[in-house]
Amino acid sequence: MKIAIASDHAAFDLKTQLAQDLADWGHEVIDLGPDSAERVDYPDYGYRLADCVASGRAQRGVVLCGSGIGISIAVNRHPGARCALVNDPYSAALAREHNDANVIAMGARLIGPDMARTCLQTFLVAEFSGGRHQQRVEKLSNPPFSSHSQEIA
Ligand SMILES: O=C(CO)[C@H](O)[C@H](O)[C@H](O)COP(=O)(O)O
Repeated sequence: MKIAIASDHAAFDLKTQLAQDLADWGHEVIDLGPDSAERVDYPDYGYRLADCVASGRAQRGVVLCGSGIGISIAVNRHPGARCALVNDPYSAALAREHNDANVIAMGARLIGPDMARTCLQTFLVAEFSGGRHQQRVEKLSNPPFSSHSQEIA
């Protein structure tokens, strides 16, 4: 599978480790940065990854920051991305089975590398269940707001 990965400075080390894990598991990895642990702004990397996945250049995405919160919000600003912030394997499975998430977010300051690896493995093997979840996921693609009313004051 083609998998894109991006982070901010707080998760640079975890990104490096998970990118290596993905390659070891036989995936093609698109590392969208950053290239060092120098301080950066997570929206820049979240937007970059969302565009990569939504355009089809990658089939799945992995985003990481200190908590996972900021970069997951950034990814979900893209209408073609469904990003789930998960820090445990059960949530990682549900993100695929119920939500058909195409991007997983994790917090490098909240979980260790072993748990992050387990969550990622679970996310990649789990499949969307469809059925009753299908129309819910479709509704996520069609929110009943105009783009104007989505602006946060
Ligand atoms: O977005 C976050 C919080 O929701 C992430 O944890 C960031 O990595 C964090 O805000 C970065 O903080 P820092 O003090 O600039 O390292």
